[in-house]
Amino acid sequence: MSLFSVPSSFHSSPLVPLPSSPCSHQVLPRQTCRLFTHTFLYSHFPGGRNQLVSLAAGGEVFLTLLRTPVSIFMTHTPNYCCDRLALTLFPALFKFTSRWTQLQLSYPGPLAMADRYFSLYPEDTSPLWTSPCSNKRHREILPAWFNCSQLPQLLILGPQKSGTTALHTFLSLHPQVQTNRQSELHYEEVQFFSDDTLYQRGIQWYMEQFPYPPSPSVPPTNSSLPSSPPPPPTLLFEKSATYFVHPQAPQRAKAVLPQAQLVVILADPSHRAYSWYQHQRAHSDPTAVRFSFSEVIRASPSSPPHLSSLSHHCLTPGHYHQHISHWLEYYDHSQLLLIDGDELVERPAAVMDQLLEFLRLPFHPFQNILQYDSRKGFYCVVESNRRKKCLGKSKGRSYPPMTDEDQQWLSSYYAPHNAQLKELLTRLGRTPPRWLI
Ligand SMILES: Nc1ncnc2c1ncn2[C@@H]1O[C@H](COP(=O)(O)OS(=O)(=O)O)[C@@H](OP(=O)(O)O)[C@H]1O
Repeated sequence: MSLFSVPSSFHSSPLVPLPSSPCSHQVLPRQTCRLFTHTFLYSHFPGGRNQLVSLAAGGEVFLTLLRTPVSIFMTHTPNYCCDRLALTLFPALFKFTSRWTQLQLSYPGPLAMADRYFSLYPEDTSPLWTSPCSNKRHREILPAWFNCSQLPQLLILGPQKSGTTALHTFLSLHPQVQTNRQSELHYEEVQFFSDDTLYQRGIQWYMEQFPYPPSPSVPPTNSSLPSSPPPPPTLLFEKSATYFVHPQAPQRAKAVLPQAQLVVILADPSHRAYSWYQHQRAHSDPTAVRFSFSEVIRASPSSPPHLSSLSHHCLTPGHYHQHISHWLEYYDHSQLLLIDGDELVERPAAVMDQLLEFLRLPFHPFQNILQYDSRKGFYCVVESNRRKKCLGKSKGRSYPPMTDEDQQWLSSYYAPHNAQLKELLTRLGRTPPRWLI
């Protein structure tokens, strides 16, 4: 698609002066589909009226129309009273086009034009939401309900079965941190950037998943008391373990949350694959129930489709270097924290300290709050009544250990991927997780 983008000078002045008009300014066409509004006086237009008209009569506007399959010109309907630019420009353009080309101009109506557009560009049927929050001018004209502080500043990306629920639970204990509301569909996960149906619901829906207002409420001021310090700002976060591998999630996330901080947990990919298989069995996935782990990991593209698909979903999230590299096409690596999955299991308080430092959040005594529970075999949260609250039955499941043969098979399967991960981590100056050394 080639959207018509007006030359920069085009934004700087309307076409004709309107001294007697009630509007002292005119609004020029928007630049492409982004919100882009300029209000300037006609007298400032470089080159004057002749220059503007020449753009339509054989100039840049005419050439754009000629050379691009779809040109979209946009203008402000509410400002139409003053927008003589469009009213003068387009008749001039159409007149010139009919006189000097054999193009047949017609008006098929908006729906027919939309059908034609999407038949030419089917990939555009999926929108890419862009947050208006990073642009000062856009923020100034946002509707009152659109509160930029209701968007998360941190995403825990996954991958699945790497310990994301533990990290989510522990981080939620920090007084300056809040997470999203529970979802009916995916429990604690929002999955906005990885679920195509949810993504279609738009940014407003995404924001509604987070508490509003996100900061702790300010107590009413009593002038006879010394003023209390303002409440600390709250960091909003969400974890959706499906983000890590989803092909469009990095681009979608970047467009809405360009400043977000990201966390990825690197658990040993063989253990992660085994845990994922056990998870599928526990959820009665018919293929996982029917085929053993050995059969699943050794499936080939010529295996029955449901088996090779399960195998693919089991193994490929462990191609860590590939997924991390994809995220780094959109985000700077300083925005990404990599956590060692083994450390999270064995020394969760140290991992939480590391996370707080990355997020520049004040210290929280995780050392006292997280305690090992021998029955669960994992660290659990110590509640105010001194009882330990462990994660649910589906996290830290008991199942037979992986066989040595499967472990060896997976070690050689992941060896080239792990070597690439090591290279990537070295390039980024990161310490590799223990299982990779
Ligand atoms: N403290 C604590 N308690 C329980 N479980 C813990 C903990 N820390 C890490 N883990 C490991 O987390 C594994 C589940 O990973 P996820 O939470 O990412 O799974 S999910 O993708 O959200 O389903 C889970 O996998 P399984 O052992 O296979 O159940 C655990 O190995």
